[in-house]
Amino acid sequence: MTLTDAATRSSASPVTVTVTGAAGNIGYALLCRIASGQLLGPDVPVRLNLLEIPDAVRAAEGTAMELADSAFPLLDSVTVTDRAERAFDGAGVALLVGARPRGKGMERADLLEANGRIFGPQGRAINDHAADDIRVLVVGNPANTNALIASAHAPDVPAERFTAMTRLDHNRAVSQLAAHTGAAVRDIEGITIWGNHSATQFPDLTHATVTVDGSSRPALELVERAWVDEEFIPRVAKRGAEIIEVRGASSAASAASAAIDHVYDWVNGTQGRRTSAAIVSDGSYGVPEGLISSFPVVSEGGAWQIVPGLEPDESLLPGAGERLATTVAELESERDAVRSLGLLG
Ligand SMILES: NC(=O)c1ccc[n+]([C@@H]2O[C@H](COP(=O)([O-])OP(=O)(O)OC[C@H]3O[C@@H](n4cnc5c(N)ncnc54)[C@H](O)[C@@H]3O)[C@@H](O)[C@H]2O)c1
Ligand SMILES: O=C(O)C[C@H](O)C(=O)O
Repeated sequence: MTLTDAATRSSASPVTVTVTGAAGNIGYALLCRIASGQLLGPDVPVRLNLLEIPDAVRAAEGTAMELADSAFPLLDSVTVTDRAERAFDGAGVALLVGARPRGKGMERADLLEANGRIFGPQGRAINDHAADDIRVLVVGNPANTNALIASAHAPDVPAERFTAMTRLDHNRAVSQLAAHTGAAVRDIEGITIWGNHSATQFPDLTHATVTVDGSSRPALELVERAWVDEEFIPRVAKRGAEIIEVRGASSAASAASAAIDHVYDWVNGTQGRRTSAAIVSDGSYGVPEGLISSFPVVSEGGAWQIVPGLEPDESLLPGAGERLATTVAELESERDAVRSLGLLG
């Protein structure tokens, strides 16, 4: 049974969900939520496969014990392993979280090589062992380029099946706009995160709306230009670093929450509501074909679709086009760097 079939049936067959880096901070925040049905839906049983490096297998086994102790009705089995081919065997969803997180003062570029070497072999194992309708979400940084590397090593899996997480950036942007306008999160629509999950990303308000007293208003009519340029955009783009500074560790609960949002929406659809996800470019918006870049998307029939006609509006936000070009150029330079390291196969 395919995952999409499973998600639309009330007494579905179990879906295998693989989580890499399962003993890490995000893994710990993620696993109970998956097991409780929040990833795929309340009627879909799951089999969890947890992949860790040998040194962390025991810690992952401890989490598996906690999963057992939680007696989740939807959790059919938990397998802990350090072998990728076993972890991805029959997987319908893979959350590639395991990577080295950024420490204080580090930029994502510092991580390209170290983490790139993790994602090639995992892409190959997905190619050879996962279910035909595998859906992959890369969380481990640099997420977009790691997803590109994994996809390059999985020639039999359609490139559309490899995505990277910018949903956390999207959620941060929604939250910041809601707080500034005094609106509720549910009243915000139409924000787009463009480009890379990095400090160059462009959180774009030019097509965003806020519902005020029952009417939908353009967000840029409700906020000052200086707030957008000097607070909103840099705050969202650098929120990961701000969390590291304040928490002393990289975001974990919010990252897990965003991963749940991304996969849930991918499988179950967004019913026309726009969100942001890093998916393979078809050349839309001038983003070179094949790059894994964040776009405005909806999910329909189990597939992400790029929403057309939402070019960043220069007349509303001068410099918007340049911001998009800058983050796309960074993705191209990361792709070129990993290609020259031989990480694209
Ligand atoms: N895209 C996003 O929005 C976003 C948000 C937050 C964090 N992140 C990234 O997610 C990643 C994980 O963060 P964390 O806080 O959980 O880190 P962590 O250090 O707590 O956990 C990482 C885990 O990955 C494991 N690991 C390392 N190499 C592995 C491999 N080859 N196979 C399987 N497991 C492996 C480690 O043993 C560790 O348990 C980091 O790269 C972080 O920067 C991304
Ligand atoms: O910024 C980081 O390195 C961590 C993560 O990607 C985040 O956005 O919180």
